Amino acid sequence: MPAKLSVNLNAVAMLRNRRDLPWPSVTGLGRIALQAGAHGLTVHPRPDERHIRFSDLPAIRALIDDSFPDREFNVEGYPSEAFLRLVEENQPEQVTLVPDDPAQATSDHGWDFAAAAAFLGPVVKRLKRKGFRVSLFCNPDESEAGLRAARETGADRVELYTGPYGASHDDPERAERELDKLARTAEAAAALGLGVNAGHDLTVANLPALARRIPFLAEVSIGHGLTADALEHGMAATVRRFLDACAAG
Ligand SMILES: CC(=O)[C@@H](O)[C@H](O)COP(=O)(O)O
Ligand SMILES: NCC(=O)COP(=O)(O)O
Repeated sequence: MPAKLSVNLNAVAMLRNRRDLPWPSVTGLGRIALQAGAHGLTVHPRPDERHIRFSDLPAIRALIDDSFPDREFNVEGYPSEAFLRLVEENQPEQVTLVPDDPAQATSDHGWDFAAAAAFLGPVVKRLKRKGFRVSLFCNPDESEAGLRAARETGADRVELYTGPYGASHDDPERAERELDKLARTAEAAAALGLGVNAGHDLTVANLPALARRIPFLAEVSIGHGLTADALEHGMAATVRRFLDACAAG
């Protein structure tokens, strides 16, 4: 079963925010992505609303509910009280918790699951009580003990941070080493009963090898590389190319 593709709309929102105008439309591009076969849409509403605005979420929720009820909404973010209320208001199918500082340029590391256990446990319990699937952002070389701590929070999945793998696009030997780390962590997570997602700097070029190494990968969420390709090939054709790359595994 190929990994499901969730299209991250952050970069579309970043382009939209350049002017006080409603285009490019976040929901418009999201609709095209879903029509082309994407399994879901992902957003990461950061506290400064640099790209996705909190006001974007209801329209994305309505798009999926009204026109694509078999698809999913995945909302990523640091579990501040404001973030938790935002997801409780918008009811995504999946919530992906990341340890990001508000000032971070982008997500560049997973949780220290042992150190964050006392914090994450009640948060995951609150989200699970509300019926959300919970995924935790995870370093590519996470330890067995760290993955056990992640499982002990009650989370359903981990999302493997694939940034270092994506950064090795011009160094095949480093890419192989990064793939080895990701595969080991994925296998250990699956052995503990955790589902495995992945994301960050994935592309049509690097996705097939990841899908082959981790054939049980549940979902990839992709935004930056996919949006870059969509500028050249159009969103519909790009989504189809990424779906083919997921299936290459
Ligand atoms: C969690 C992750 O790796 C990405 O989804 C993240 O949302 C990217 O954030 P920016 O789009 O703000 O770089
Ligand atoms: N969780 C990863 C994601 O949603 C998108 O990351 P990127 O493709 O924009 O790097």
